Amino acid sequence: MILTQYPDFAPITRHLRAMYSSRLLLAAVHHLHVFEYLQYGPLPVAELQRQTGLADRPASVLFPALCAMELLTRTADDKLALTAVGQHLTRSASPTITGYTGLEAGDPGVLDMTDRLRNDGPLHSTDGIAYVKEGEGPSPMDDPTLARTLTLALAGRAKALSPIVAANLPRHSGHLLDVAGGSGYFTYEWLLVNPEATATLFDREAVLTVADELLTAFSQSGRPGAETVRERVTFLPGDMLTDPLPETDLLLAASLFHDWPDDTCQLLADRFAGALRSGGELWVHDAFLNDTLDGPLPVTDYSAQLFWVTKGRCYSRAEYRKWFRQADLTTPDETIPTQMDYSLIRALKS
Ligand SMILES: C[S@@+](CC[C@H](N)C(=O)[O-])C[C@H]1O[C@@H](n2cnc3c(N)ncnc32)[C@H](O)[C@@H]1O
Repeated sequence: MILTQYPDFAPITRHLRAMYSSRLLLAAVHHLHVFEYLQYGPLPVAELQRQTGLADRPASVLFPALCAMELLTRTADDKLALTAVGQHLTRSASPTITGYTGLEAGDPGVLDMTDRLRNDGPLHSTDGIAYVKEGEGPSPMDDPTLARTLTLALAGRAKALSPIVAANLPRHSGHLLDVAGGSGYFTYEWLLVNPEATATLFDREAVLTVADELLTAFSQSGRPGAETVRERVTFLPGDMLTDPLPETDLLLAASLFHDWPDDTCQLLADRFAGALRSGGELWVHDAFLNDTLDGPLPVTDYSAQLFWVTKGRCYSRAEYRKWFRQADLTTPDETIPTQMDYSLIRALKS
């Protein structure tokens, strides 16, 4: 398999996202009292949610993270329980470590995380949520300056990952629809290895302006075939939640579902299934939680980062398979790791 010229930047992304672990841990111990509620024995997730006052999304971010930290565990009958280490995060334990962790309990990031967990999102979001355009509300992705900043912020990641994704997507002479394609690198790299194929890059207009500039640089890179890519790309501005999507053989959803809540993910899966031709394939490039919702730690950290900045979180493959089955797609049990803790999964239209 063709690999990228770059090393795996996972050490960078893991340490970047690890900040959110600390915030989750201290919010859980000192503000939401998760460990105190569990000190008398295991509780079903729904009961722990009731006691802590957490809605589904924050609970699905916090509890898997505490499991990944090895402070909570899932029992055979699917309850949450303290581990031997976690027991020492209760005030009555001997020794208790809560005096020591308490030194950081007032950290502004911890207090903000506590508010966001309790509120299922930021207390105030008058400017909209990063990477998300929904309904008539404002979106940074429609503001030329913010859209440029956010798109360029993701462009380096896409530049590193896109050659690996392109090498693992099917070889095809048909059409690729890259929904919410951002910088466009995933499209451009795939077209480079599929010289007969065409593609549509679908995103907000202000994002596509930036993608167009990046395509100019890509086309002039001197890489063999790069000069043919522009004539094979269509830039299509729109709203993927409401606008018609063009028919396609392959559909790429890279770092897309994780920006949205569960019901919107089902809507997107249905819409993407509708855009696929018979025999078409939906490919998802994302970071996946364990189906047991107890890790892995780099993904629970990422899930917390996404919880902080978007309307979504990381999901397990089982959660994706549920949306895809509902959309009448078949879901091969296959995962292709790329880099930075991302992987590819796919769903097929018969
Ligand atoms: C996290 S970025 C992913 C970009 C790219 N796929 C990547 O992996 O680098 C999410 C993208 O979704 C786009 N987006 C958000 N809401 C959208 C909507 N309603 N319709 C179309 N695109 C949307 C944003 O503009 C942004 O470019």
